Amino acid sequence: MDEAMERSAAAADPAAENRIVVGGALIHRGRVLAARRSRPAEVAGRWEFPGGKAEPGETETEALERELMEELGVRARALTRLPGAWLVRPGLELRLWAAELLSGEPRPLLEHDELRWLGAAELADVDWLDHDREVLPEVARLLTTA
Ligand SMILES: Nc1nc2c([nH]c(=O)n2[C@H]2C[C@H](O)[C@@H](COP(=O)(O)OP(=O)(O)OP(=O)(O)O)O2)c(=O)[nH]1
Repeated sequence: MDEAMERSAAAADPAAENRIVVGGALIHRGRVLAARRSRPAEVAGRWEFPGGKAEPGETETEALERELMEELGVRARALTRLPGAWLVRPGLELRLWAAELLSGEPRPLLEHDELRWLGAAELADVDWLDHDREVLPEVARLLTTA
């Protein structure tokens, strides 16, 4: 589906009440970026795929690419949606995507206090948020087949 169709499909769906938060498994040279949250307290110290809430009218890919620029200072391109969707709290649904780094060196500008590039064999080395942990087998597959 192209982006215009994606936008109008979302607008036409009366069940689309949830706000979407998009996280990106940012892949570069066979490794994926893990980011440690510095806030809020409930998730501080846990590792995630950086991202954030889609603004009204924004597609998931637009939201992800904007958030990766804001949070990490990099240009990235969303590639493919990873399987799964999770209700983080009522009205907020998490979706995860694979993305590729186009330019820039990620820096923890806003919500994170540490970043790490992990290879497929290192994915279990950090304390991921529970939902993110569920997509690690798929991320490992992407890293080893890329
Ligand atoms: N960004 C992101 N959030 C995640 C992931 N996994 C996970 O459970 N969450 C949870 C943590 C937060 O409670 C919730 C909302 O994400 P967020 O904290 O990035 O969104 P936000 O409120 O900062 O959004 P914003 O207003 O700054 O745009 O989703 C993930 O991989 N990435």
